[in-house]
Amino acid sequence: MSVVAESLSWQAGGRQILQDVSLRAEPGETLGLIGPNGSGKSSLLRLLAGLRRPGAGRVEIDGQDIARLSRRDMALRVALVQQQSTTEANVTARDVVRLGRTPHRGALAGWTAADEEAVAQALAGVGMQHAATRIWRTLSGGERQRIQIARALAQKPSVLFLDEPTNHLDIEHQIAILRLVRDLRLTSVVALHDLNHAATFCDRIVVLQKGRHIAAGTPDEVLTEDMLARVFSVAGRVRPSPYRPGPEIHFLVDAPEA
Ligand SMILES: Nc1ncnc2c1ncn2[C@@H]1O[C@H](COP(=O)(O)OP(=O)(O)OP(=O)(O)O)[C@@H](O)[C@H]1O
Repeated sequence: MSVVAESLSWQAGGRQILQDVSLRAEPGETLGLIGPNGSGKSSLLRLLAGLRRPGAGRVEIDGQDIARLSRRDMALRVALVQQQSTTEANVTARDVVRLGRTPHRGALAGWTAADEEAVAQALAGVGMQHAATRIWRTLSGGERQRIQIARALAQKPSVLFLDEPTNHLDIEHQIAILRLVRDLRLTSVVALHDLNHAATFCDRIVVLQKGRHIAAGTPDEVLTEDMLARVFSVAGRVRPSPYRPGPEIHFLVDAPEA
């Protein structure tokens, strides 16, 4: 399913948070969202996932305006993994993942073998099958993050929105989760801070700065030394990676400010 945002604007707290942002993710594509802190990445993901209504502009998923889709229709298409997840009391990790099946079940329908299979697959996908019976609130930050991702996978969405899915993860699991997202070939939009991860795992990248869309393209087109200086105020050297397609960034940490 494609995701198209047209001229989105959104205000909150008396401030313009997003201004005239457009983007397009093609079916099966992994689209990276990068930008400094406060540039509007999380806000944009919430608009794309239908959690907030834009003040202007619109979002289409698979050609349908999401303002016209019911909550259940959205939940059958779209999953959002946010940065902060609310703590559910004394439930197990598996119980949290099971919540992902809610949109697929009728009011009176029982738990089916297909539900069980989806939950088991999702737990295995994030490498957490061994922890299924652990109590959610006793899990580490990274373990909770992987369970939240499993909950989204159990939902079997066509479109996945992820807000910094790797921020609590060790390097093994950062790579595992991003590779999983890429290889699922769902349409996904992923906010990322690690620009080398964006270069490695994203088909295309959108750059936000102060709530505005300022660039979009392949990692080679977007991740330039000029962009690092202009948008992130850092000096870097960008070279073709000798190990994979796409660019590799080396940050010059002791250089005078770019
Ligand atoms: N509900 C809200 N009310 C007021 N201001 C908000 C609200 N939501 C977001 N903002 C502001 O909008 C700006 C963009 O926030 P957002 O979380 O979208 O940025 P971000 O790019 O995801 O940042 P980070 O990289 O730090 O996670 C910030 O200045 C934030 O304080």
